[in-house]
Amino acid sequence: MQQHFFNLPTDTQALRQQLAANGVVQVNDFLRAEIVAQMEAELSVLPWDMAYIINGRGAKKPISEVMALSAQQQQQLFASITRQAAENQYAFCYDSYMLVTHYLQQTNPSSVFHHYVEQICHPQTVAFMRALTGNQTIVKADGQVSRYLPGHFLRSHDDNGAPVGQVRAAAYTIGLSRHWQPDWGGLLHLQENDGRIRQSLLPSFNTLTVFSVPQHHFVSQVANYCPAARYSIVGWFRSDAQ
Ligand SMILES: O=C(O)CCC(=O)C(=O)O
Ligand SMILES: [Fe+2]
Repeated sequence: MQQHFFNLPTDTQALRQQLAANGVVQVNDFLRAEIVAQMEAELSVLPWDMAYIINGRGAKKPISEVMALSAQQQQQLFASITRQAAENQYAFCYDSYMLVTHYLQQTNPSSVFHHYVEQICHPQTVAFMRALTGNQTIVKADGQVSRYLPGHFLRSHDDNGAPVGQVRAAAYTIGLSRHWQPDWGGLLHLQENDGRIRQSLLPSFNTLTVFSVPQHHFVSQVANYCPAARYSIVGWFRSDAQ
């Protein structure tokens, strides 16, 4: 069966050259219109987890549990996350829906996000990833849906910290929020090794961004006046069978 989620560019040569030269490349209108519409309809009802670093370790808390905390308890939790973010180089706080985990658990087999996992790992999609990167070892991709609300952030890192056994060939994002404004924060900043910003990218709606890893980058904190949530799919093209 053909993959039916993505508008895969057939001419990948210029895109591959851009990725090789700049460490990043973008493809507009990546998801087919009816697929991205289904995703938009499901975003608000996903069983999100709040993902964050606390006491130097990654943690996840179902959003239902966060909501069950009192306003004061929620403030205390967020205050301790941001205090540690000030002290430590690496820190983050955003909401996450782990696509492969939910796929394997069959949480919602009729969800567009369930089918996404099969479609992003489809042989035709993998062939596109290989053509785009020139990396023939890629066998699949993983992913999570992320939601950045006002105050959420992802400090600088280089994507080198894959769990044991996972091999990340390139990082990718697909923006799922319409009409994002640059002064809302939530920009993806790609950095030089010395920390200077090389390029800043809007989380543009239905744009695939592929960037080489390891490469330093961060997502700037979403402004507290931002009227929208920053939704995207983020993950890696992978070269391991895990
Ligand atoms: O959301 C983004 O634009 C980038 C996310 C990212 O860098 C990550 O999840 O490692
Ligand atoms: Fe990253």
